[in-house]
Amino acid sequence: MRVTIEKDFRFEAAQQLPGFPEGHKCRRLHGHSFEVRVAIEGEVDPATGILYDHARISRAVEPLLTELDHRFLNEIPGLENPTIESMAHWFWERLVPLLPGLAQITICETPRVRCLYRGPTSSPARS
Ligand SMILES: Nc1nc2c(c(=O)[nH]1)N=C([C@H](O)[C@H](O)COP(=O)(O)OP(=O)(O)OP(=O)(O)O)CN2
Ligand SMILES: [Zn+2]
Repeated sequence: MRVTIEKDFRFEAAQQLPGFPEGHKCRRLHGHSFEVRVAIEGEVDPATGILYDHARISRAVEPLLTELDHRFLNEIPGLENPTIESMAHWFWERLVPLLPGLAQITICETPRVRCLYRGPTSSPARS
């Protein structure tokens, strides 16, 4: 049986978006409560009844959240222009070696806007 497991995480951080026009509100220093949703796709192991323990997702994601939480994102290598698009890519690059079956990263910066990213495929998920 093929399934998708999703797990959600949150962090708070400050940003400025240098790609926006001079005088635009997004160039000013401001912050968001970001939500990160990590999706894993794969086959359920009939012996265990799970794809793999979703605690593994937390173990992979939490060090990244520690790196970003209550930081100025523009100072983080790779996030000099911290749009939700570049943040989704940043998380994908770091998680794809750790999480077999990584299928999608979603970054929400407000309750009504999010970026969904599916990067180059990882190895298949195994429990
Ligand atoms: N494609 C993107 N567009 C925008 C991004 C982004 O990362 N990718 N980011 C921003 C800013 O971070 C901005 O701070 C977002 O907040 P805001 O514009 O207030 O968002 P709202 O959902 O409240 O939308 P409004 O239409 O401005 O009310 C902007 N754009
Ligand atoms: Zn913003």
